[in-house]
Amino acid sequence: CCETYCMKCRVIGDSNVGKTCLTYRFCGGAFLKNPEATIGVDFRERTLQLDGESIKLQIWDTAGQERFRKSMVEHYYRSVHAVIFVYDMTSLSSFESLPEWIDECTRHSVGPMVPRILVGNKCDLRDSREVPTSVAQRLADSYNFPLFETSAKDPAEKEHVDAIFLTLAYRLKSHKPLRLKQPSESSVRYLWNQREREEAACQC
Ligand SMILES: Nc1nc2c(ncn2[C@@H]2O[C@H](COP(=O)(O)OP(=O)(O)OP(=O)(O)O)[C@@H](O)[C@H]2O)c(=O)[nH]1
Repeated sequence: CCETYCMKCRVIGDSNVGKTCLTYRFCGGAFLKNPEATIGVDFRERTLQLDGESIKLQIWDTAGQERFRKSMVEHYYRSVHAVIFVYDMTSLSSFESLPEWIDECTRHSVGPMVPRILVGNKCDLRDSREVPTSVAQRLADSYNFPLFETSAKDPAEKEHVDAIFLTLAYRLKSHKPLRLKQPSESSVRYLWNQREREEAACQC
């Protein structure tokens, strides 16, 4: 049958922006009213079928709190295939932190070929919005990242939440190094790092 690719996506952003809730939603869960703060890293996964190929997205939800961030930073970025930067659109400070998160990602050798997406969460709290779409779009454009605004809470937004991860999966899939012509030994192929992906590209 088709080959299964396993891709690691990191979800990054300030504490309380809704990283855990978004991840949980995408992986089939209901909205979490009182999730515990993530300690270090937590992961969930969901397998998508795209054009006859099986893509297992392993979503690594990383703690936003500073005290966990310092000790875990090396692990956060190791072998990452895609990054989702999340801010809370009702919190200007979470939006203003984004350049720092993005710089940190770059400092840890996450190369330009790794797809990134910007997500404004909590759009259900319309009256409390502090980050206008136009401002977020300007930042997204300056980095050349797609921007999504959504809500992990509003059930009507579930499709938008899915769309974030689907966009990443398509970007990863269409990424040349992932189009392996050689069948891999195992039915699940982990493409762990940039070097491995570059080597894989050479086989194409
Ligand atoms: N109204 C609303 N609340 C949300 C939404 N997403 C998350 N929340 C709430 O925001 C709070 C923080 O959510 P988490 O998902 O734990 O945030 P986090 O970014 O994972 O936080 P850390 O684990 O500390 O990094 C919780 O009380 C959630 O119920 C949303 O879309 N709308």
